[in-house]
Amino acid sequence: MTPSARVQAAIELLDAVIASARDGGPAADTLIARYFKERRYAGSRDRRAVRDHVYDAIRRAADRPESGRAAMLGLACEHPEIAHLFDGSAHGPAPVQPGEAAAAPGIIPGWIVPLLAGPVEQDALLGRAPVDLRVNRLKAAVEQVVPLLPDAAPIPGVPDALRLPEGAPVEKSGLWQQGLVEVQDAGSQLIAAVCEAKPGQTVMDLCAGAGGKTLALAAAMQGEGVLIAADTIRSRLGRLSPRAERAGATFIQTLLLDQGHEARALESLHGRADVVLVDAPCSGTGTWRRNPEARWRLTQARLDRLVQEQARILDFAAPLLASGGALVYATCALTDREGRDQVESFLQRHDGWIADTFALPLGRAHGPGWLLTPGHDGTDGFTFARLRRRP
Ligand SMILES: C[S@@+](CC[C@H](N)C(=O)[O-])C[C@H]1O[C@@H](n2cnc3c(N)ncnc32)[C@H](O)[C@@H]1O
Repeated sequence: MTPSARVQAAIELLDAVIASARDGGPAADTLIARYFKERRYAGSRDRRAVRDHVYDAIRRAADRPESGRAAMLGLACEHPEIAHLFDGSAHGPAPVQPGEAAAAPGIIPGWIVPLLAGPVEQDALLGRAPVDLRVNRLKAAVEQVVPLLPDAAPIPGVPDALRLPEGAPVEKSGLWQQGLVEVQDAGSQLIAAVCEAKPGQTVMDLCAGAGGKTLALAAAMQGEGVLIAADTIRSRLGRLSPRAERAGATFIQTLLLDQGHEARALESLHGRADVVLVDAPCSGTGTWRRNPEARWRLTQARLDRLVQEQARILDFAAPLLASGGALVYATCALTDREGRDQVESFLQRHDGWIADTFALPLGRAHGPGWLLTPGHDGTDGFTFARLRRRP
């Protein structure tokens, strides 16, 4: 592909990303993979260059641009070498017309800025994310894995975590294929650690998705006890089984919940859990550095719906706890509505519940819970709290 054809390909992909963000379709990574599956003529250098254009244009625009061309023209405003490629050549983009619209630069959509938790360092939200690994204690000890990964550095305070540079191809390594390591942000690892799950306990991961944190809980439980991974989306839970097999965590039970009817399905488990993790659906504000186009998906109405859903999930989670058990609420969001305020309103609705105080190696106290941010902690952004009934 010529350099101009790469820019045109990025424009087409950005059109697809913009439409997908507007209509709730697949993520940019999925769209890019599909695009190149149908265009086998593109070599690996072409694919990398197009992908870089797409992500540079996404990162640069806080708000959803009107078109892929406007997004790329915005990038061209700061990169004359890209502007020159709007040359009308075969397979390349048409020359720029006088007064043509270019996407405005920005990091955070204006309406979200006042909603972010005060301490969040906004400039770091779109930084480059490293690749964090969790050594799977069901299969290996950190000391065994470290000599096999010369580029990996330990992450102080997160005992099973190792950090590799951005883009390290972990999933091609034998260590990953044999289940000795999992890719997991250090912040997610800390949340699983805060659950303090122990062998022999009954632990429920209520919003398990494909089981990232479930697998960390399984390792903490050393494969002993009852670990239930629940979610409302069958395909997500389906992705957990091969991962659990690879990790040697075959004791995990899955539970598919019916959206809106969860409380009834969970009734038989009331009062049984030592730990319930609610890793709630959220705005994903803390993971923008990995999914920068998530900024183009979020709307005020969607945020309102998420806040309501988080409260509803917390309310049907609370009765599951046995006496002395811990309800851990977490989101990868950095808005106070989804974090601090959500926990405070839970404590107001549920008489006799308290939030534990923490002394953790990463992060800061924020309201009744804890805050991790890319700028302060080098992790994805999270808010979490550990709640219990007062003894
Ligand atoms: C942040 S994701 C979970 C990520 C996962 N815990 C991990 O570490 O990989 C939130 C999950 O909540 C699920 N969810 C949404 N509404 C739910 C509900 N009412 N009950 C249970 N799970 C729900 C979503 O399908 C999604 O998989």
